[in-house]
Amino acid sequence: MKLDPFYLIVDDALWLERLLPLGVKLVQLRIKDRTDGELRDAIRASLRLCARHGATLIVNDYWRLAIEEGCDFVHLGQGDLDSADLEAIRAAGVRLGVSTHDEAELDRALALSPNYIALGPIYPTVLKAMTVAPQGLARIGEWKAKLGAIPLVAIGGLTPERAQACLKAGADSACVVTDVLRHANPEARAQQWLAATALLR
Ligand SMILES: Cc1ncc(COP(=O)(O)OP(=O)(O)O)c(N)n1
Ligand SMILES: Cc1nc(C(=O)O)sc1CCOP(=O)(O)O
Ligand SMILES: [Mg+2]
Repeated sequence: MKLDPFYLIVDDALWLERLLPLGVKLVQLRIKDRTDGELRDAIRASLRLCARHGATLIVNDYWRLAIEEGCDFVHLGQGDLDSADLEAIRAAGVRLGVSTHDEAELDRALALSPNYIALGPIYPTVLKAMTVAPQGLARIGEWKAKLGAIPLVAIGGLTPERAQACLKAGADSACVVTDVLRHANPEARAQQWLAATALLR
């Protein structure tokens, strides 16, 4: 499976209305502070928009809702895996991306044969408090060597320039939140990301 080299995380389906028409093809819906009903609505709206624009939607954390709403890709972190029903996810034909931050987490992820493995944070991130130090670019090559055919996603503190460095170091896709969503002109910044990753698309 090939992942688009530009992987955008959004916290509201409204972002997808703005950014999918530009050509963004791989998005994660990562919402932390809504009711089940609001989450369901956001997933439904995101699914509609992704279908219209030929983009892949990955739902963060809420694997039950993702199955119920007919999504085909979820992202789970290590804590999420503790309570996830992986058999139900597989039985529903839902693809799985898994976060990793150290060797033990990587071993756990590899045992699940996921559809991608994320490594982070490559650089310091302002989005959330992390308990691990930034990995640095060199770690990407180490991870890639252990992943075999499983795609590697780099995440954490990325900009278009840093994304190019991550892709050159062996990542298959570069994932971002802040650099696009908090930019003064998110549309223009997303275009810069698309241009920076175009050669690998
Ligand atoms: C592509 C990607 N990589 C890592 C994460 C982080 O997942 P997790 O550790 O479960 O933390 P939260 O995002 O749920 O706060 C991710 N969402 N996406
Ligand atoms: C959500 C998330 N997970 C990470 C991990 O290392 O698992 S780093 C991260 C934040 C990524 O956001 P930004 O592009 O704003 O730094
Ligand atoms: Mg999570």
